[in-house]
Amino acid sequence: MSVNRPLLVGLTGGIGSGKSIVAKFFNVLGIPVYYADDRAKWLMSNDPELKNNIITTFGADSFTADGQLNRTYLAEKVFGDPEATKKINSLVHPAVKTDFENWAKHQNTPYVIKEAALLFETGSYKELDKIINVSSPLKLRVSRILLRDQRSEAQINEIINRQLPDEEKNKLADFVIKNSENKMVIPQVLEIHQKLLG
Ligand SMILES: CC(C)(COP(=O)(O)OP(=O)(O)OC[C@H]1O[C@@H](n2cnc3c(N)ncnc32)[C@H](O)[C@@H]1O)[C@@H](O)C(=O)NCCC(=O)NCCS
Ligand SMILES: Nc1ncnc2c1ncn2[C@@H]1O[C@H](COP(=O)(O)OP(=O)(O)OP(=O)(O)O)[C@@H](O)[C@H]1O
Repeated sequence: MSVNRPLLVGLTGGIGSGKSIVAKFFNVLGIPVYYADDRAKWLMSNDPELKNNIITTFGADSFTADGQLNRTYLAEKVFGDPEATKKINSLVHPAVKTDFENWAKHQNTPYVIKEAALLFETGSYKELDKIINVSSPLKLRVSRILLRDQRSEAQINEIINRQLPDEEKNKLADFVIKNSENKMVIPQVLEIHQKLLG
């Protein structure tokens, strides 16, 4: 890539940490954000090779009759079984990697954000210049997801067990944003934004 390419900044955090909200704050500051989790779902339905691989591995029920990703079916298959999680990751992440690279080439800001639930787990942090981890207490994350999703506490815990623990992510990250009840997020975003521009 050319020397003028934007700095590639990963923004991650465990389920319910608040990384999507934090990503929106960066976006409000004019920073382009690639939402990897949303894009992964789009690619799973629209990239024919990926779609075929998902059907071969997880069965025809992975898609509904009208071609939509059967999220409930796949969530059940994938999150309860570490091997199945590894399998879906190995199918989806190469497609997301290429898609992100193509997207990033077309941006012309000093830096861009890749928001993704998995960066350390998939190794994709190695292709990024800086990593921000959004960190929140586990209990608060579970309570946020119970309000946001139609998922039981047991299902949420399964997902948590498929992800690297928050403490490990904090150690590996260049910046940590604390999104707990007693800490303001916007000043933390502004401070990191200034550093990344500098
Ligand atoms: C299994 C799927 C269809 C379930 O969809 P659903 O809408 O029910 O859940 P959603 O995508 O919102 O995920 C819920 C939470 O689980 C976590 N999560 C998602 N995928 C994974 C994964 N492969 N490993 C660990 N955690 C994951 C995220 O924190 C996410 O917020 C979906 O999660 C999926 O396609 N996952 C595989 C693609 C992927 O790895 N995406 C995330 C990284 S790019
Ligand atoms: N500081 C906060 N105050 C109030 N609500 C919050 C705060 N941070 C996050 N939330 C809420 O908690 C829920 C989880 O946040 P968000 O969707 O940003 O998490 P996420 O890290 O992207 O999770 P996932 O990996 O599951 O997609 C959302 O409903 C969001 O509105």
